[in-house]
Amino acid sequence: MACPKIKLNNGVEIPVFGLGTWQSKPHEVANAVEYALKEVGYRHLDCAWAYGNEKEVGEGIVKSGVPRSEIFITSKLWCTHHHRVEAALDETLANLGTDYLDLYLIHWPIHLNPNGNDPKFPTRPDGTRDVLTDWKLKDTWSQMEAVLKKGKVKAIGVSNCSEKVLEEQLLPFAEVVPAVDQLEIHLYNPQHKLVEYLSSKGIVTQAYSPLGSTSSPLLADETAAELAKKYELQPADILLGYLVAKNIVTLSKSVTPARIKANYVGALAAAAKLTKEDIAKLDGVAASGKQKRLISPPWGVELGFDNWP
Ligand SMILES: NC(=O)C1=CN([C@@H]2O[C@H](COP(=O)(O)OP(=O)(O)OC[C@H]3O[C@@H](n4cnc5c(N)ncnc54)[C@H](OP(=O)(O)O)[C@@H]3O)[C@@H](O)[C@H]2O)C=CC1
Ligand SMILES: O=C[C@H](O)[C@@H](O)[C@@H](O)[C@H](O)C(=O)O
Repeated sequence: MACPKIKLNNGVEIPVFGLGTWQSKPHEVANAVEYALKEVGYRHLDCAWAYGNEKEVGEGIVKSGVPRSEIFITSKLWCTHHHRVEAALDETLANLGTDYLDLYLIHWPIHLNPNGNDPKFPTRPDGTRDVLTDWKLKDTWSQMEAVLKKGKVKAIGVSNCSEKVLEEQLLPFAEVVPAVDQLEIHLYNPQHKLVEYLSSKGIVTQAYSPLGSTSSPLLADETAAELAKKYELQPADILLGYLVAKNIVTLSKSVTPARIKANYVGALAAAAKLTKEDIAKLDGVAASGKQKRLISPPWGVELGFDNWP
């Protein structure tokens, strides 16, 4: 089954459902990617330098036999690389075995010390993250615009950016409006106001951790179970299809072949079946006392999100 696509603000089309690769172990991810592309029909992979498995994602792409031109590949600039976007991108391209990305994102609007005590998560002597507090996000963004102009990526965007960060640190200085903002969005953290704001700016919302991330806790939700029963689907299908039906680009991770297939087929089936009333019901679940953010790393800086612990 072909996956529906959404048009980004520069005309590039992105498949609405993609395979996540965070915490996919290198020895598992090549098979997962091969299976997803070759046996199921996925055409969208969400990657990042920080995941430490881009080389193996690239191997999976090659093994699948699916032409590069048919696959939408996203990667992300890690926090210790904000001062050298093109070099970091080149490393990612070499790892993935491709000469362009479809989408490149700033992973977090935070610059960590590139000369600190760790290449990925440098910390200060007191254990807090070694954030370069005087770095300007606009200086990262202008480098993102430069690699876009060079043709090394087809679209650029951000991740984990609140309205406050976009309004104060990026949009006033941007020549190119970000194509997407990739955020923690799911049944228990729907961020309705932020999604509406992004839509008003022509920025597509991408949802990460749609099942609740590690050990998929949202699968136990009662409303998802009830709707799954009604439509003879699985709770995972409802959690994923709910987002797809709202035209939110949904990124779901699995390294288990049966789940990789079930999630793709189920998400698209549920998106087609859920009614306006079902969506309204799902939209209200978090506000009924279940609001919960599951990904909130201890940056030690104010990111401007509601419900950040
Ligand atoms: N920009 C950012 O900061 C972030 C981006 N992301 C992106 O979003 C992607 C998805 O989010 P992620 O946090 O991985 O979490 P998900 O919500 O996709 O959940 C992944 C977990 O659910 C399990 N799972 C998947 N399908 C099923 C199923 N049908 N039944 C039961 N369990 C299932 C997986 O196990 P198993 O693999 O063992 O099958 C894994 O443990 C990431 O992989 C990454 O690409 C994620 C977090 C932050
Ligand atoms: O994409 C995945 C996430 O952003 C992840 O890379 C971070 O949440 C990281 O674990 C952290 O502690 O900062």
